[in-house]
Amino acid sequence: QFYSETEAKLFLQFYEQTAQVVFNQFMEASWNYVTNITKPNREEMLNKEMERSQFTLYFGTRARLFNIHHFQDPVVKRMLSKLQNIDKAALPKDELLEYNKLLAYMETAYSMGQVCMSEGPCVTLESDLEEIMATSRDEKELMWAWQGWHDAVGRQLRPIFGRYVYLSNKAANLNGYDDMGDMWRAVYESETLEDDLEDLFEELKPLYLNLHAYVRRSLYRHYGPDIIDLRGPIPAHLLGNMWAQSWVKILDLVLPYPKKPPEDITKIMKGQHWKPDKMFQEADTFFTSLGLISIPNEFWKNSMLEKPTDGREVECHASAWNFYKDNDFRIKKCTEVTIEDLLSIFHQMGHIQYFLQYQNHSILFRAGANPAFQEAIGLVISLSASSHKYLLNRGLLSHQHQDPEEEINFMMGIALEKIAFIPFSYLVDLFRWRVFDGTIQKDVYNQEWWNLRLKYQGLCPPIPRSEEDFDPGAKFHVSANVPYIRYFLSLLLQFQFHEALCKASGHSGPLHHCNIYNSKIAGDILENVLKLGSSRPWPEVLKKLTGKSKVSSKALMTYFKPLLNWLVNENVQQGEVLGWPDFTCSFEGRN
Ligand SMILES: O=C(CCC(O)(O)[C@H](Cc1ccccc1)NC(=O)c1ccccc1)N[C@@H](Cc1ccccc1)C(=O)O
Ligand SMILES: [Zn+2]
Repeated sequence: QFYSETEAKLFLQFYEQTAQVVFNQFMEASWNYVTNITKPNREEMLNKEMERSQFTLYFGTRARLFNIHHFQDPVVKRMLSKLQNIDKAALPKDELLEYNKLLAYMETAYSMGQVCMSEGPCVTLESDLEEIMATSRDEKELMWAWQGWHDAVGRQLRPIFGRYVYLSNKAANLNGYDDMGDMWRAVYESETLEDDLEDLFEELKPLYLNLHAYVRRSLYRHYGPDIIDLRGPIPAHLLGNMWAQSWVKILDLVLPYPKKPPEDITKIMKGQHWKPDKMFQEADTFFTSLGLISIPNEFWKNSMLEKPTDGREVECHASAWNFYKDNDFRIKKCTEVTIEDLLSIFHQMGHIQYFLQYQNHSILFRAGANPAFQEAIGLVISLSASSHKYLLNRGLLSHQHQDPEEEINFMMGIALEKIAFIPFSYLVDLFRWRVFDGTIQKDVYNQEWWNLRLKYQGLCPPIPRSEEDFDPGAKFHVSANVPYIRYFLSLLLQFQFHEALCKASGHSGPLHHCNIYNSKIAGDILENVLKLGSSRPWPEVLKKLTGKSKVSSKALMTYFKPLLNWLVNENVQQGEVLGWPDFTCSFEGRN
């Protein structure tokens, strides 16, 4: 029987009231688990997950009874269509329980992952192994850390990932999607998403290839011809990061003008006795300087801002939490006092600011305009926070480094974070979409992963890999079933937002000099976007902010134009080959 629009509105009100309670209980149980990984907490989390799924199933099946095509009110239509996707709750109960146990197992395998020395202590990812990957310049030590982590975690996921794919796809089918990749992509409400992404990647490729060639030359100078082939891919363990997704930690090896090294801000922070609390205060101050909402007191009481020292096992990968209950918003992060962590805190606080801004919306609209918007907010602020103007003003630099050579050094630092990230943030879901749609079968997961790592990032594994390994599983988001394309899109959006907010706040001069700190105009524009949550289609929200409704690489290219000119000139002078025509991964030079 057809239900009227009026009945739909009553139905949605009933959903509102009950959803807050169910969601809150689920979030509490999840939080208790990831901040204290024990068997009882895991059981409780699984129970609350089942309850939430029953709730979603109840409302989702009823929402499907409404024929929304006849409805007038666009808000009611949008709410009901969101309710109709019930994700994994569509699975039969026994398979849902199996799926939830699989997900918990994969995420916990990652969070508890560690590498043990032949005799003596074991080391964890955050922050022992990440510290080695960032600071060691000894190729053998880097290989030990890289292989240790990838073997320890990836190999645990290998035997069950196929089952995870099967159940994911079954859930997607039960929601009317071809496969889980199809369901993940649907959130962007665009038929041309995949083509648009490929076009954007092609536009950015020259920038990446020039950075790749330049960095390869620097690594060649340090590690020599046995390890680096100037016409080939770069071994993945030499780039300062476990996944080679950010190369900022090898800035010292690649600095364009080594006679003008940038100040070590981590050293300055430690010298000024910065503590994690102060780092979070710093980020909060930035948001309030824009006229945005300050984090509530509950945040300080309820968050986990440092890795516990009481022996508790925790999931260290940072995340922001909405408890759907009176101002209860938290961040879980194993904070270290470093400039990287300060910028990462801006990222997490961007999530919190979105929660704060849309908290009075219907629960169905308490999300980013799309997942990339959620990721981009904090990044936009951290672009300003990385500027010399801001750092000088906050006492984190002793003087403005503005001569042309220092400028290039500065932009290189930003490029090692942002440009290096382009291909990685693109390929992670390229891989998973193909796993979900069956293009990549489970007997070739690992070699297909490395085919993509070669094709898009120009990387090789440091040692030969086999199908006993499952290297994509060594990345948090793959083990935690978190989509990744949001980060590729947020990379572009952050520069579009930055350019628009800088313009609105009256900034003139190069985009990389802009710092929107204290700009109420910029804050006002941001507030109007964040308050909308996911209540309006994201192209409309993007147009409100930037005047354009499409994701574009233009602003990013503008920001890095001076550096690209320098890189092209440098690479031409060195006679670099762009790309990796010697495409085989050579492992000789290894005894
Ligand atoms: O994973 C993160 C940061 C964690 C997060 O804030 O994106 C977190 C990921 C997560 C963790 C557990 C469950 C789901 C997602 N996302 C959030 O905390 C979050 C996301 C959306 C809404 C609310 C909170 N960054 C990515 C990409 C990145 C971002 C920025 C700079 C560098 C790298 C990475 O490290 O590879
Ligand atoms: Zn995030």
